Amino acid sequence: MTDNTSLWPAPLAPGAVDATVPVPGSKSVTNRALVLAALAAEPGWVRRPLRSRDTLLMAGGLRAMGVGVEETLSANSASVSGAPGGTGEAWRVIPSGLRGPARVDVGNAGTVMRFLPPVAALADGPVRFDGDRRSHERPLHGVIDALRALGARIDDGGRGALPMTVHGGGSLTGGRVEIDASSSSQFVSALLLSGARFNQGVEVRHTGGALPSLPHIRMTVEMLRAAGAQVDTPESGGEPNVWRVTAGALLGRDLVVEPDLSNAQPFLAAALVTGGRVTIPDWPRHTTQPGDALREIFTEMGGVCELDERGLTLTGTGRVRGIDVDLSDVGELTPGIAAVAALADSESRLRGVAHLRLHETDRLAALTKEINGLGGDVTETGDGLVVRPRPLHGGVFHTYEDHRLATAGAVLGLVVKGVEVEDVATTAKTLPDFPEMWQAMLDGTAGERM
Ligand SMILES: O=C(O)C1=C[C@@H](OP(=O)(O)O)[C@@H](O)[C@H](O)C1
Ligand SMILES: C=C(OP(=O)(O)O)C(=O)O
Repeated sequence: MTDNTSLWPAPLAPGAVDATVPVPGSKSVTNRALVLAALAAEPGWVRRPLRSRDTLLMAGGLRAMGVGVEETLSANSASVSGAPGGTGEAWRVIPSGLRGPARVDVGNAGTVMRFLPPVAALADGPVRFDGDRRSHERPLHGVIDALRALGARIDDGGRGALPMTVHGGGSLTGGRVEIDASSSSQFVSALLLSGARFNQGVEVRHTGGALPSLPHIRMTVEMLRAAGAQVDTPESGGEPNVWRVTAGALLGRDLVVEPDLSNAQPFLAAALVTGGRVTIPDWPRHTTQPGDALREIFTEMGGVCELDERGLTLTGTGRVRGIDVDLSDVGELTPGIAAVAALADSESRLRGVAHLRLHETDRLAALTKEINGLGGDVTETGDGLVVRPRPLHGGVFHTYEDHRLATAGAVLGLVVKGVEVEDVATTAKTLPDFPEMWQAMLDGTAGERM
């Protein structure tokens, strides 16, 4: 049993931080790479993967269905500047006939609970899915209803949620399907990722309210194309809200995972709120990761960003400004932006993120309660937050098993004395070494961990 009531005294920054912080690989890229490699017609490599709870659960789920995922140290990836938890590592993925019976623990990983049921529909037996208590509450109906419409048999006890059993029949008819993905872009990504392996491929049409996290759907499309799939998208001249993947074999790839730019956020925020300087090495020039939007967002909030051969450097100017911004494309950045906004010199309005109520926790309620618990003035709106900066004081920052709540609490603790972050270990979902990396940043030794 993990102790999730333990308190971590968030270190106060002794002054302006000045550090180079290598961050481990992207969760979203690693988990897509694993799924695509497992469905490929030949073995592949995932180099410099993120090794965290969410990615180990993905690897475990695939292994349970018969896929080989071997962890090795590889000469190639060792030459890429490394990061804690990832230096020189590579995963060799060896596809096989997918089999059931199997059991998949999804933890509280959206990517695992949404991306693996379509894979399970291709297995030759029943695959049982279950996870943390919160996983039972997170929306899954888009995947369940779509898979049924495409020919799968699923026993979910009528709940439209976990736990459930996908009775894989060895293949899936596939074809056209309509879904409402307004509660999670991962529904669309899930169907596209496995779509090339359905007999008729797949055509996914989103109907319903605004679709969040579009960059994550672009990430899915780019990675599918890089694996040899033919994908038609709204951007490539297709209809709005319609994606099509043609049936066909996927190539085994040799892929190096980019640093996780959303996990770079708290470190960049540290430079912003302390008037310091932080460099994140290996920041990609081209990326579909939503974290790339931080260059613009944190510039508007008062930082200066420079992308060059060293990576991305954010320099704080000593001034932190409020922001009025639609975060629907980059929802996972909201907790970190809310923390910075609470320390700004003017009000912020964060919009377009109603779906965050169904993330790891209800992030809008949690951020409101916890920032206000430190003396802040945050109010929830229908689709976001209004953050009015107030002088903050110390106290316990509860995290609700949400990694991004924990890192948001750490950012506040840099400049507010006496902040104690509950269950900082919950950061292991995507960044297992967070407390050590944070301390190394403050000690100015982060770059030495490479
Ligand atoms: O596809 C992905 O890798 C993700 C998509 C987004 O999910 P939602 O569209 O559910 O917000 C994002 O918030 C999540 O952290 C990762
Ligand atoms: C929403 C997130 O994760 P998940 O992949 O579990 O949806 C997140 O990492 O912010």
